[in-house]
Amino acid sequence: MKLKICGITDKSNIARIVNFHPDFLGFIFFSGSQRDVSDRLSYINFELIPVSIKKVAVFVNENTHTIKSIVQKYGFTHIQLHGDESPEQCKEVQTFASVIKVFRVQQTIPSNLGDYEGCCNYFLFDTYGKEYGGNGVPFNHSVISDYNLTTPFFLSGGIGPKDALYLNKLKFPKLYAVDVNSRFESEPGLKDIRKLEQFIKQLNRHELSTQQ
Ligand SMILES: O=C(O)c1ccccc1NCC(=O)[C@H](O)[C@H](O)COP(=O)(O)O
Repeated sequence: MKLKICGITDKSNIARIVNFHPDFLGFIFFSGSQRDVSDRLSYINFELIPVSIKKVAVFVNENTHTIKSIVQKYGFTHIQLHGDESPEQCKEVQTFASVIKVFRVQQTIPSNLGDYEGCCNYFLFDTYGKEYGGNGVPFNHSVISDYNLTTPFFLSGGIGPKDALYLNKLKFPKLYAVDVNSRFESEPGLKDIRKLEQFIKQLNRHELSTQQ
């Protein structure tokens, strides 16, 4: 299972996180988030991040022109669309980056997922909450048993340092990666290295994932 660490904001924190070789690192471009990096970009040294770690830019209801200019300027390979973006916008964005489309789960997985097949590289299931993301609250994963589409997905929402053994046992055929954020923080945007270390030691990251 692959690993995405999301909501990174701090240069020296990044330098330590890359030592764990996560598969994806997520940076938030949304003014409504405590983890927004839009005003800190000159301070973040993206060159510290090896090319083997995919850089994900996370947006909420942003226009495609702005997304494209950020991708090109900072070399993001993946775009996470965390708002109410349409399949049409996913298709536009897919012309210049891989697309991770987020669905915020309430009681069930959304009924319109099929509309997004073919225009997204991945889905990401997060918990519906007060904020668009980073709420730190899990949803009931049993609702994913109903998932019968072909797009691989990231599992997110309130995943914490003690969850690795539980995650290792999940048997969802299209589960591609797990995404962690606020439950590994000492403050918003600052990851606690010890918590990450504990989790990563236990997470089975070498099992074959459904898609490269
Ligand atoms: O983290 C944020 O502040 C955020 C704000 C707005 C949109 C997305 C955001 N985070 C994106 C993520 O992928 C998070 O990792 C995901 O929501 C899970 O967060 P958490 O429940 O804290 O693990």
